[in-house]
Amino acid sequence: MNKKSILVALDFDNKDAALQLIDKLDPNMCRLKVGKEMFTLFGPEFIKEIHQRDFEVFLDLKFHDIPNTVAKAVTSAAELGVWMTNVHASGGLAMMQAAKQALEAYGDKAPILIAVTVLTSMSDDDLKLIGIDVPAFEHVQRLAALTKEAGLDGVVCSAHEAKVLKSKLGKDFKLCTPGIRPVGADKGDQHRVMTPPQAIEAGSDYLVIGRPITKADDPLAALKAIHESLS
Ligand SMILES: O=C(O)c1cc(=O)[nH]c(=O)n1[C@@H]1O[C@H](COP(=O)(O)O)[C@@H](O)[C@H]1O
Repeated sequence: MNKKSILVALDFDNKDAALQLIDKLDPNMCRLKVGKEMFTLFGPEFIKEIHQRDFEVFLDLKFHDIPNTVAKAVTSAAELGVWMTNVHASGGLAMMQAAKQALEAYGDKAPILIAVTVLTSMSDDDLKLIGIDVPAFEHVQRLAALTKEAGLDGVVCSAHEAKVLKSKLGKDFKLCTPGIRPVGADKGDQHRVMTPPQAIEAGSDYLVIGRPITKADDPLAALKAIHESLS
């Protein structure tokens, strides 16, 4: 497994605290995920500061809007030079196709484009409450197949779905899995979790890991321990 397949989720409300953490990490051992909280607070400037430190960025803004708006949003992400970005698969086929098409102009400089299937914080009961009467496991497969049909590079899913998605959608279809918890780590608000070795064994390509690294007393040691558990 490529060491940079670990994507450290930066969920901070304070830029200095985030930069202090980043300066403890190694760009050869991980990539960084910037989500809605930090991007809303600190904007594109923050992405540039991360790039100056040689880290690649997964811009996790989970776009979900009409096709034209999402196409413009992923274009803006490409202009920022991020390594990967994402949309919600439930935004539909036309929306995902528009996003993919908008990135064609960037050739091999285009960010990897993936789609969120069912959030790892959602249980089957949560899905029922929004009118989806099939289990998460089934709904994820439906949305992942739609994502592939739209020509995207992969999906965000829980590692519990990785095995079936790899076998149905092929090895080149990337699986990015949050909800990763090393043995003994607190689950927090995540429902569908797996350990790093279990997730890789199941077929995950990228592991999104936040609090088990960012809240550790020694984040680099926590990152290294995860790498060791995978070697
Ligand atoms: O797209 C994501 O990254 C994502 C999708 C999902 O289904 N579940 C999920 O937890 N995430 C993100 O993954 C990160 C997980 O962080 P921790 O729970 O602290 O490891 C957070 O930044 C979430 O926003």
